[in-house]
Amino acid sequence: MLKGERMAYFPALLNIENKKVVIVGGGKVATQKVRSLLPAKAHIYIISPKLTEELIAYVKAGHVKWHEKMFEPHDVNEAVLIFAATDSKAVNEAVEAATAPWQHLSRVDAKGRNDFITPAVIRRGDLVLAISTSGASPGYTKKLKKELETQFDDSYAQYIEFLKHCRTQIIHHITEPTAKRYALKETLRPELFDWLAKGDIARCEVFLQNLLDENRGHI
Ligand SMILES: C[C@@]1(CC(=O)O)C2=NC(=C\c3[nH]c(c(CCC(=O)O)c3CC(=O)O)Cc3[nH]c(c(CC(=O)O)c3CCC(=O)O)/C=C3\N/C(=C\2)[C@@H](CCC(=O)O)[C@]3(C)CC(=O)O)/[C@H]1CCC(=O)O
Ligand SMILES: NC(=O)c1ccc[n+]([C@@H]2O[C@H](COP(=O)([O-])OP(=O)(O)OC[C@H]3O[C@@H](n4cnc5c(N)ncnc54)[C@H](O)[C@@H]3O)[C@@H](O)[C@H]2O)c1
Repeated sequence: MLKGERMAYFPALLNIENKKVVIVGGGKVATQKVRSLLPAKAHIYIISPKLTEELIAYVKAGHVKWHEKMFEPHDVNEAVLIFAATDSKAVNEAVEAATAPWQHLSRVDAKGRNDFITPAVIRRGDLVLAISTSGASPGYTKKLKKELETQFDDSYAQYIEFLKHCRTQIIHHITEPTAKRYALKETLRPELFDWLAKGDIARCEVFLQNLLDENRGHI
């Protein structure tokens, strides 16, 4: 990429369950990467002579595998994602040289080849907010995450769970496309969020049942 040219990264949510992910380095930044990788249930391998206390705890709990050694090119074999997360430019370059074209590499020093970067992530059940400045200002990314964390509190997990329940019911009971689209849109009325936040699940269920009954003619 030319200097000053903007990289337009493609945002995606990856299913990496049971796939091999290699992190070279076991410091502060590697720890941050592992923290965001853990919910995705990948097979995580860390290559590093040293680990942070938090990473040692993950190894002991069986969440990640640790190869206590310096990086060697074969360490990245078969990995779908590779993080070059050491404090040495030379080692990060060696990781890049060992990476095949089909593998996805992230260099945390933002030098050389960067197939992907890590956004800041907020999870509230099935709701995932990923924040990035495309590498322009990681500090602002973190600041914005803090702001959004207060706006999107834990009540959103239950809300999204209820919307999922509504959608499943509507898709199951209403087949006519226009009626189905109308019913799905109705579930997004702000009252439902407020009722759930107050713990009035019964009222939400009545709303959903009425919606399904209203559209019985279209089944
Ligand atoms: C979001 C987050 C996720 C995570 O780390 O997993 C993340 N950086 C975070 C924080 C953070 N990082 C840095 C600071 C200090 C302030 C500053 O330098 O501005 C702070 C703030 C702090 O820690 O307070 C320093 C820094 N970061 C990078 C470089 C290299 C360079 O740009 O040259 C340097 C300079 C190192 C040096 O000085 O040597 C590079 C990257 N950091 C990215 C992600 C990617 C782009 C993200 C985006 O699109 O915005 C990218 C490109 C590559 C990547 O790592 O994927 C995480 C917040 C996590 C959370 O809160 O959840
Ligand atoms: N992406 C980000 O958010 C971000 C933030 C700050 C810094 N950085 C960049 O990330 C780099 C790492 O930062 P850090 O705070 O994690 O550093 P750190 O010093 O805490 O960790 C470096 C790790 O690399 C390991 N290491 C060194 N040589 C190795 C080798 N040959 N093989 C395997 N492991 C080896 C060390 O054992 C250590 O665990 C920084 O130098 C900077 O370029 C990125």
